[in-house]
Amino acid sequence: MSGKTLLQFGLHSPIRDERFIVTNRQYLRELVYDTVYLTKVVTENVPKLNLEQKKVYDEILNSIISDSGQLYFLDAPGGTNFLINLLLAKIRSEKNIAIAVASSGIAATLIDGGKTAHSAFKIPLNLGYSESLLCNISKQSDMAHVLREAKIIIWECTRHYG
Ligand SMILES: Nc1ncnc2c1ncn2[C@@H]1O[C@H](COP(=O)(O)OP(=O)(O)OP(=O)(O)O)[C@@H](O)[C@H]1O
Repeated sequence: MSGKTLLQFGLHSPIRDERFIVTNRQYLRELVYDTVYLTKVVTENVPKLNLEQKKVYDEILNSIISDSGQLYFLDAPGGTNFLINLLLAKIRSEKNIAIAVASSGIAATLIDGGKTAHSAFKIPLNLGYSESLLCNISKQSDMAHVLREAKIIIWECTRHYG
């Protein structure tokens, strides 16, 4: 009104957080999954988990529910990616953010919705020469918001044989 702000009339300004909810494309991209399909994937595949996989699956989901901020290192041949993809499906089926990254592009194709860690976290490419080894993500950026909202970050480190 008259080019003046609400505050100048002694009124409170509305609190708008739509910048992140509506225009944060990185945030929206992480929530674009078909939850009906993912729920079906979870329902069909959880019963297939073997005892060890189920133990890890439950442990990680419980740590997410209790918000205990745990770090897990999974190293078992034959079944890790199956388990990881099921965890991703479970979290995304509940409209939560699960970030999946890998050290290489090839490894990123093994996990659903996977990206390279360099691209997701804006890790400097010239690590050997760079004076600052910090990721290029500012606190106020869209990606920082996505990271804060994420329930889990999975980093696939494929082993190289030979
Ligand atoms: N509980 C399960 N029920 C049905 N199929 C499974 C189960 N666990 C693993 N698989 C299948 O076994 C194969 C190997 O599993 P996966 O790719 O997860 O192994 P990995 O440990 O990630 O890989 P690698 O064998 O290279 O270490 C895949 O085809 C996967 O679908």
